[in-house]
Amino acid sequence: QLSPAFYDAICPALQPTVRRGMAQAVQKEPRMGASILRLFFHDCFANSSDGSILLDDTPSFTGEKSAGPNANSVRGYEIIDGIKAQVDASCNATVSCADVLALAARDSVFLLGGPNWTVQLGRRDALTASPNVNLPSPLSSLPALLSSFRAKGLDARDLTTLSGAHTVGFARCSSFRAHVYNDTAVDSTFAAQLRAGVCPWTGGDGNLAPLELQGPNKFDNKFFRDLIARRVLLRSDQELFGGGAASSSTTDGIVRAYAANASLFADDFAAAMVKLGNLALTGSNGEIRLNCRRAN
Ligand code: HEM
Repeated sequence: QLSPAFYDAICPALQPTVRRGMAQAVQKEPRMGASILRLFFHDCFANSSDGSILLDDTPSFTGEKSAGPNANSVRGYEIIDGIKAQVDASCNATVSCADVLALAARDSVFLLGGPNWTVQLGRRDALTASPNVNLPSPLSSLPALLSSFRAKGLDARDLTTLSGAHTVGFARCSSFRAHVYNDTAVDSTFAAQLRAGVCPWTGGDGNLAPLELQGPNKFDNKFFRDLIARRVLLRSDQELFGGGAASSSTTDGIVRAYAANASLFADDFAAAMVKLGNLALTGSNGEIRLNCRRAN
């Protein structure tokens, strides 16, 4: 059973230590807040919020780090290693890597100007990486996104809310080329600028553009205004708004509500993050990993 008080007696230094570590990381490089938030999401979707994404590949097992959506894209592993080492220095390996990551993701959002929330704790670390990362692709249709989230107990509102994480961070040209070259549901000036700039038809796969135009280091509700204006990078994001019958019945109204009301989005985002992180290993399942990169 997860509880916010899980470490109160055994590791009172935990939460200040994680917050300090993330504050240093974000000060050094603001994008790291976005990267850690994404790392947490990817951890949760591969089985559960169990630190499985943090495991390095072994000669006999290719883990999540090398999987399509993660390789050369997910970042921040060394930040979690560093914070876990600091936590262990005061608490003697009583805290799971999964909990360190859940707290670091919450702190990332808060440090970038988003909501704060109480994190449920007591997760255990997976013994092995998941063979399937279970992540939707940026080319997914709305029905595909809905079914991928439904498989994790998350509904259309959770999908829309959590996609608001794309108010921070960056994407590579290879992730949004198809959208800005081939799709019609995209503002033509916006798409033309990207085609002429960071995202040529050939080459430049790794060139970065901000997921939210006005401030990729500020956690706010502007992403939803970009969606209404059709000025977002990912086809999967645009699927949440203006997609005809499919989106108007499920997600269009939620997008409009968040675009109009920043605190509604902030409150819902906090609640959806708790829901996402409640998929976890508990009790005597798994272990408390000493090194987040390998099972004990
Ligand atoms: C709904 C399905 C989702 C899809 C298809 C998706 C896809 C992507 C893609 C393709 C990128 C760019 C990666 C790259 O080009 O290297 C990205 C970045 C990002 N995603 Fe998502 N994502 C989804 C949901 C989420 C959720 C639920 C969260 C967190 C709650 C999240 C947080 C982020 C963040 C913060 C970044 C920027 C990371 C950075 O700059 O390092 N995404 N996502």
